[in-house]
Amino acid sequence: MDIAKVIVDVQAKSINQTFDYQIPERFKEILTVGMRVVVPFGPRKITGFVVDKTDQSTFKNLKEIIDVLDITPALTKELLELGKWIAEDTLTMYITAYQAMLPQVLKAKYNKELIRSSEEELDERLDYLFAGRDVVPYEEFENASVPYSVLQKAIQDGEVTVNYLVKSRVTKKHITMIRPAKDAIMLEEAYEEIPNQAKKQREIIQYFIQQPEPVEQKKLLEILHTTPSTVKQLIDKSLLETFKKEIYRNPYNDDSFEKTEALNLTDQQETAIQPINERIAENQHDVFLLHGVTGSGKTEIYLQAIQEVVNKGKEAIVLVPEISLTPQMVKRFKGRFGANVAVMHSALSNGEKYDEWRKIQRKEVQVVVGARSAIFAPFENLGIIIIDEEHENTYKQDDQPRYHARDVAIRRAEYYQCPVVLGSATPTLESFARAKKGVYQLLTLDKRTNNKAMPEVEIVDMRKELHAGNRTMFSRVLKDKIEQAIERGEQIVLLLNRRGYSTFVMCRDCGHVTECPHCDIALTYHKNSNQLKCHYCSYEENMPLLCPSCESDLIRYFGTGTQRVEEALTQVIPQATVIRMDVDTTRRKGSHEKLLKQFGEKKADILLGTQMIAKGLDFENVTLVGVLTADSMLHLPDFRSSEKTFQLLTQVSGRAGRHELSGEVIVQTYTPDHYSIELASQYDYHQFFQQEMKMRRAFQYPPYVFLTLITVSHPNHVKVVQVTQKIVQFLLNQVQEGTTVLGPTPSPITRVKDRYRYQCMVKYKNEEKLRMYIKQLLDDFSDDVRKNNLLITVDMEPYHLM
Ligand SMILES: Nc1ncnc2c1ncn2[C@@H]1O[C@H](COP(=O)(O)OP(=O)(O)OP(=O)(O)O)[C@@H](O)[C@H]1O
Ligand SMILES: [Zn+2]
Ligand SMILES: [Zn+2]
Repeated sequence: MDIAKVIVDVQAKSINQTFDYQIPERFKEILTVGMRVVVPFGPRKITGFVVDKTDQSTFKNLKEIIDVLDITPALTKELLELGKWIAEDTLTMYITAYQAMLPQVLKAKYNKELIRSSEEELDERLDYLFAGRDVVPYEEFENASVPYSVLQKAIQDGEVTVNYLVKSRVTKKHITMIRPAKDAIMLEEAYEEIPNQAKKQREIIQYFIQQPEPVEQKKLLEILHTTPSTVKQLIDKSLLETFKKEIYRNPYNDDSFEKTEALNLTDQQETAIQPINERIAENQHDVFLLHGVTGSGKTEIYLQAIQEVVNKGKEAIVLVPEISLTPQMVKRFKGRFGANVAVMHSALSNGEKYDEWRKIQRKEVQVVVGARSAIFAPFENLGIIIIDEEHENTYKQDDQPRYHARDVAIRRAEYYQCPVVLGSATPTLESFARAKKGVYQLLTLDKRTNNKAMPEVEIVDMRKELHAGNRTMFSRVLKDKIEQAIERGEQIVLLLNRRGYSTFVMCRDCGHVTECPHCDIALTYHKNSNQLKCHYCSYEENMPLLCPSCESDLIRYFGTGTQRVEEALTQVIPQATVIRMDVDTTRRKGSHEKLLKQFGEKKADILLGTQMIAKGLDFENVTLVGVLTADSMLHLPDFRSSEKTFQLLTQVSGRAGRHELSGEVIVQTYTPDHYSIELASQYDYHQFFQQEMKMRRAFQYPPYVFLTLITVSHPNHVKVVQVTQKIVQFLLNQVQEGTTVLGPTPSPITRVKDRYRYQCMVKYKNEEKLRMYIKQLLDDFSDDVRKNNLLITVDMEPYHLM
């Protein structure tokens, strides 16, 4: 096996081609599938993944692999297979899929160093290399003639670790530990021999006679008020020894979580968990849809099912939406499983993410809780995969590879023969329809664990408010209720459903709206900097003093940003204290947690925020939830807009009255008769499902059909239309009867960053060869793409139609 098949990091003509490379002698023993390598490619050196080894190649004069980047393979065999499947399923390059599966630190070529991590005797060649040092740059190893297999063995035996240097910041942290080099009796003897005036030395020895456990040097110095040189003297006398211990940057202090025990399940929970536990016991794959109203105890079911898995020595992945990775959620998992949990989300630094990933790779934890990409956790003995809030859009990756975490979860669970649990109070239509057909097993929790009724929802027609002369954004009833709640010392959550809304600038004289010069979209006003910004291309300009069109000075900003609401709120209810949570106030690391903590400590009456406050929050003292504009999402050009509105309203209503105090919800809207708003206010998921399915059938949308969206973009308008037209024509000639090919249609935002965008939409029930046709298209246009700045993106299951 002297030849490696490598997927390289380059836009090849065929998107999934491997290249053959000769394995040089020094790597022969150690190189395995799943490792990253550096290879020559034309004049360049690039990275790639070894996906196979072979004896023969159809090519002659193969070039040699230059370097091996991993000593332990970055991807397991299972993940290599999975990545291949994702690439083929989403029509992406293999390399893109593989890179998406790894932490950021491993995606680039970083400088490395070798760290001597034990005092054990090293292989003499390595010992020579270290030459008494604790750390050596990796290049020194590369330039020395030490065989790779020797290093690999030292790493496997824990004698040496490899450290990646990220921008001069060490990715792994090491501390110096001290421990006795002799047993207690020998130490006592030595103690007698140390002269009395060497008081500190005697104290240190005494310390280790009493407790022989290793201790961090820093701590030892603190406890005994002594110096490193004193410790060194004892090391020189071979009474103590020192070693390096790797510590993980643990963003969560595991000791600070109060240990929780499994609760006695309610009858409903018991019924729901039983089939899951059966599958766990029998090592059988199945997909469960856990449909449970808010506060019905879904999380407790996850925890107890995971406990079963952990007891069997297996591993669990829990996916939660990024924004519900709140301290509250983390606390529940850490509280039950302590240090056995890795947590992965975007707020961690690259180094921290890498540490969490390595805990998984080294099998030091059995549970990972994380956002979408945690689905790629390199476990090799999975026992369950849980996806909480399965309806959330964040499970679909917006960028290449455009995978859906649910599909990946099911694929992995099939491989490991373990159950998948999809949980939600408002499952997607797709999942619920599958459950009804028996493809998924439906589990239902329709009561809250404390048997409290769901909070009353009152719908307020904002048109009537206007007619009654109320021009503020708060209806009279909402204002009254807020004041009453504050008076009772209770708290309020106010949701500004902001998607689709923004604070745009308009001239009151001529109606001119300031747009981005590069994108077909109004600029958004940012009060702090008094600037206008484009959210698509980051273009910014100062807020004009005069209208650029008619020079009137009546140019003002409109719309309802959270800032505006906050200002208006303090005018209408001056006594209210408000915590505002939106992208602006939560940008800094940790600020999200901080704001929630403050609210939890009752430092404010009102928590005002965007979608990010709708889920996961569980505050005892919240008795009133207000939704300021329930319908702002309804009018987006998206067939899921009703479903999203229903989900959001249900989630946010679930935040009120979860504990002793009962709660109520006020929903303000301009379309009070819309079924998604009406049915959400009655918590009638089933009715909503029926109604929405009818619409989907009438207009031929998922789950009745599958969608594929092809978007073409180019700076030249005519070119985009032409290419899209060709694509539509080509597909029309291929597809079966019953399949619809729509387009060319301008994308909802037709120009972004000076590029025009058109799309072609395919609706189909059964079109086995569609991927093949599209691959053919991509191949046909590949020259145009490489040379002429043309961009074609394909989404096999689009969630964002913009
Ligand atoms: N068997 C039980 N006995 C007593 N309390 C329980 C039980 N199960 C869950 N609870 C409590 O009920 C509350 C709601 O449960 P949990 O948060 O798990 O529900 P959920 O369905 O995940 O809610 P949501 O979807 O709204 O986040 C929590 O405070 C939880 O501790
Ligand atoms: Zn004007
Ligand atoms: Zn722009």
